[in-house]
Amino acid sequence: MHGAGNDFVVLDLRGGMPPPDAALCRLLADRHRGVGCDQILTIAAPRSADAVASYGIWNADGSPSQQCGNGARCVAAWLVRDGAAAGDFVLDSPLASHRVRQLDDGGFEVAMGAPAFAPAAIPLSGFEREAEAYAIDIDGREWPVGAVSMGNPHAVLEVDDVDDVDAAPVATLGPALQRHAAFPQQCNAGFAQVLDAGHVRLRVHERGVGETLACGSGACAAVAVLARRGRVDAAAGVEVALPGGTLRIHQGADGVLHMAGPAAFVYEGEFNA
Ligand SMILES: N[C@H](CCC[C@H](N)C(=O)O)C(=O)O
Repeated sequence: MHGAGNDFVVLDLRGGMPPPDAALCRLLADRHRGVGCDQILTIAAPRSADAVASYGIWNADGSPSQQCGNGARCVAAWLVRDGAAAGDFVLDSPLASHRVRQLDDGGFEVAMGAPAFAPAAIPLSGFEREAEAYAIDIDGREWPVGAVSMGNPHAVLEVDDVDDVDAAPVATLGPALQRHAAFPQQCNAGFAQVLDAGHVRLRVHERGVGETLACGSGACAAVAVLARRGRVDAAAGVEVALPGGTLRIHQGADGVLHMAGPAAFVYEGEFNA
C-alpha cells in the first residue's frame, strides 16, 4: 500500500501471526532482496475499548516507531476493505488512539493528536526552555531548527526563500539532523518552504528510512512548528505539498491536528522469508 507515495508492507496479525522482528522488517523493506517499502505496518487486535484495531510501525532499518500518519490511513483503508470498519472509527497507534473518518474522495482523515513542544516530550536534549527554533550546530554552522513530537520526534527547518525546497540540503542535513546528539531518540527531519498561510512545500528525511515521497506525521510537525511561528494558519487549514502528493492539515480548537489524504492498495500476496 501507499499513502501519497510513502509505501508500506502491511502484515495483518489478527489471524495469530507473530509480529515481525527487526531482521524480517529489514528483509521485507529491501527493494532488491525483499518486497520493498519505507515502513512495515502490522494490524492487530485493538488495545482500547472503542477501537476497531491497533497498528504497529517498523522503519526500513528495522527500528520501531510510535506514529505513522500515512500508515494510519492505509490501515484504515485495509480495515474498511475487509468490512471491519466504516465511516467514523478509532484506531490504536502504539502510544495513542486516533479517530479516523472516511472521506468522499476515498481518502481518510486521521486525528493525529496535539503537537508536543516541550523538550522532554520530543525528546530534545541540551535545551531546557521550549523555543520556536533551537540553534543546532552541524559541522560548525548553526541551523535554526524547530522541534516537536507528534508521537514521534521531528525536526523542522524552514528553507529560506532563496533556496526553494527542491534545493534544500535534504541528503546531507537530513541524516546529520536525524543522528544529532540533540535528538537522543533521533528524529525525522522536515525541510519546509512556506508559500503562504495556507500552502507549504515539504520534503522529509525520515528516521530509519531516508527521504520518502511523503511523511504524514512530518506534515503535521511542519504545520505545528510553522503555526507556532505565525507563518501558517493551522485553524483555517494548510495544504502540504510533498513530492508524492498533497496532505491537508488543520488544527481543531482543542489543539488536535487532523491530517487528510489518500490511501492506495498496490499488491497482495505471500512472502517466503
Ligand atoms: N520514520 C518515522 C515513522 C514513519 C512516519 C511517516 N512515514 C508518516 O507517515 O508519519 C519515525 O521513525 O518516526
